[in-house]
Amino acid sequence: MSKEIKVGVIGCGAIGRQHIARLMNTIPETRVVAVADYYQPSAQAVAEQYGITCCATGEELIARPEVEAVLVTSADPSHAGYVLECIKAGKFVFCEKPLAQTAQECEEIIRAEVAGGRRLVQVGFMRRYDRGYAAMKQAIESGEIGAPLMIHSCHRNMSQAPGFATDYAVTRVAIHEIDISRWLLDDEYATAQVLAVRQSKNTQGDWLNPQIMMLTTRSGQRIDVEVQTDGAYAYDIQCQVVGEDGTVSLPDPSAVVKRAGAACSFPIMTDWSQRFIEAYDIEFDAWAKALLNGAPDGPSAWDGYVACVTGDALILSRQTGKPEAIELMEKPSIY
Ligand SMILES: NC(=O)c1ccc[n+]([C@@H]2O[C@H](COP(=O)([O-])OP(=O)(O)OC[C@H]3O[C@@H](n4cnc5c(N)ncnc54)[C@H](O)[C@@H]3O)[C@@H](O)[C@H]2O)c1
Ligand SMILES: O[C@H]1[C@H](O)[C@@H](O)[C@H](O)[C@@H](O)[C@H]1O
Repeated sequence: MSKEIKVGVIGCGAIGRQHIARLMNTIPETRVVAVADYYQPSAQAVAEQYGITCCATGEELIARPEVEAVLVTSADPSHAGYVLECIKAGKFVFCEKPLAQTAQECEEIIRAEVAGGRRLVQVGFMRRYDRGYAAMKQAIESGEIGAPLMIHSCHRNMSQAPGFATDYAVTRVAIHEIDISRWLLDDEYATAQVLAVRQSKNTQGDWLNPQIMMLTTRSGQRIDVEVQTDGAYAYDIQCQVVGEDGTVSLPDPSAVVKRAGAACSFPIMTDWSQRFIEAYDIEFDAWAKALLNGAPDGPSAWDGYVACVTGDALILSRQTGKPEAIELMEKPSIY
């Protein structure tokens, strides 16, 4: 690995372009050297902007000898295939969430990574790098709030990209709460259930909105997640951990507090890219430093797998109307 990690990026859409700018301008240890996108004009535009290589396919990008690490920011269904290809080529790969579409695909990725004997994969669960969540975890681990009993959380969005569907409330949206809650509680899930709730008139398409998702952990804690996929008043992420001696709550990002017209207010952000901008910077800074030390140490293929198993159980529960058990394979020792 060179001192400046040469990264190839597959997927030059919304987050791909933001991460490319981040890897080029904000993270000193990384440089993007090649891009690919199955919509060629998108990749070409980015390649021209930065004067870098435009590859015809993701596979070609992975195979290029100068590419030392790959960032996958293409559409969800393509993630697993590219990650497997990177493992086959022995290259580090950072994959935006979700790691795969199904738990079976994640198992295949885990088997391939374990066969190589070392970690290559990191999954883009960036909330673990958000200063607010990190401070909550510290407070929980200090023991100050006693044993955590439950989490109340909500994930409210103003809009979603065209083609949205009910299941995506789990696989694209609540997947962040699935990951961050087990990280905060340091426990695995036992059951998952989706509860029906009165539907919002602001829903912008033919899908269920809102949904309430319930999870239990092996030690009996309960997590409730209110998911508004669209039509909410802002992009608002909330999380409160209730312990036996106290609570900790996710702070809002800092903003000027205005007192005027007999009211006190502060603005709330409207989309994920602004709300978690600092978390993404910290996430990639940590990723680059870890690679230079030999291996990624952030969210792993195991974490991507648990998120998919949990997501599958939530989606099944919406059909069966009852809590579904979450059963995991044995955790390999490299995780
Ligand atoms: N961590 C986060 O908070 C976060 C935020 C946004 C998006 N994401 C994830 O990032 C990914 C991209 O999201 P986005 O909002 O940028 O979507 P997008 O639609 O704006 O961009 C996706 C890009 O990938 C390209 N693409 C699709 N399939 C491809 C394939 N098989 N091979 C190569 N290129 C392909 C598309 O042409 C498009 O340019 C998604 O998986 C999404 O879940 C994560
Ligand atoms: O892909 C995005 C992203 O994962 C955001 O973090 C989430 O809040 C959005 O709902 C989702 O569409």
